[in-house]
Amino acid sequence: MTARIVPLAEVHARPRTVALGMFDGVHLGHREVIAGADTVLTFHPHPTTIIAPGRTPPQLTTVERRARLVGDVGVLELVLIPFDAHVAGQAPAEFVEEILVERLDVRGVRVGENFRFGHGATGTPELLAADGRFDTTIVPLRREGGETVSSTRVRELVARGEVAEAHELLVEPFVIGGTVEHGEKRGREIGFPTANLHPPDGHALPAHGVYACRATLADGSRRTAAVSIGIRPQFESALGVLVEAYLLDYEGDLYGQQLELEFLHRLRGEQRFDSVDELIAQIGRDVDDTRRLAPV
Ligand SMILES: Cc1cc2nc3c(=O)[nH]c(=O)nc-3n(C[C@H](O)[C@H](O)[C@H](O)COP(=O)(O)O)c2cc1C
Ligand SMILES: Nc1ncnc2c1ncn2[C@@H]1O[C@H](COP(=O)(O)OP(=O)(O)O)[C@@H](O)[C@H]1O
Repeated sequence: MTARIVPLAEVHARPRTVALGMFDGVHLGHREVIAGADTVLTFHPHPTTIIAPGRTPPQLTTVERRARLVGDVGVLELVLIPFDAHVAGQAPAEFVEEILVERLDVRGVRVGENFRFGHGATGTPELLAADGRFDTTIVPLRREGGETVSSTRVRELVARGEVAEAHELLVEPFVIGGTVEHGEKRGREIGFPTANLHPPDGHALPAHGVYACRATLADGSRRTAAVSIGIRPQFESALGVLVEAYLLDYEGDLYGQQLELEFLHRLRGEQRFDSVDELIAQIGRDVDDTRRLAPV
């Protein structure tokens, strides 16, 4: 069940166990921090939008997806702290007093060992642990395949198109959701109509190429989908980078609908063929591969 998204200003104080962090992706390591907490407290928008504008890393998960993922592991509320000038300038002790103790009435706090907070990121897990008003659990960084699991590592996998490897660290597949927009109406002419998705601004995208995915439609139904991400070198297009999904065994109108894509396997890079017929033949093979790799 999805966790309730609550802005800090609307939260009610009650005895809580709170996990603190950004938790972008809700990966294996995050899940160890979150386990046993009833509340996740996170900063939104991302702190770098204030501290280092233009340097916000591409996001693996929207707030809505994070709420769903943390809800699935038992969290009831996802509390959002607007990371504004006030919070950015707050000393660690003030953050603890005002937000953790007064607003939230925390009894338990769970953080990863590299968590930092407060002005200049000077607040540490040890500082939390020294506070006798609540119990602090400091969770060691999870390692997998000899390396620390981190959002950065998952972003790198996604950026290289290694979505199956990202899936392993994320536990759930990497997902892009968005509204279906109008394209150039060429898809239906070549026999493969594609729903063109507009991903949220700042969201991570897999490397250009073709992927076997599972799609969830607005009504909750699921379809296998062959998805192309890129600039479509076969055709001159002014549309920039597109995320396009051909839904197998589907006919209907998706314009304006919300569509969610789970990326399961990378099939190939995007190509320019000698003829459109060759592109069509290749898309046919992509669709066969997709049916095998992403059954619903
Ligand atoms: C599975 C799949 C693979 C694709 N591979 C390529 C490709 O390698 N090169 C390319 O230029 N376009 C590729 N496309 C994009 C098509 O060219 C595009 O869907 C078509 O131009 C329709 O565009 P429209 O939705 O704007 O009408 C692929 C599309 C799909 C669904
Ligand atoms: N199997 C399908 N997969 C994807 N879209 C489909 C499918 N069947 C019908 N559609 C509809 O057709 C549209 C895509 O057709 P297309 O000719 O590629 O137009 P556009 O260029 O506007 O994307 C989708 O947005 C959707 O409304």
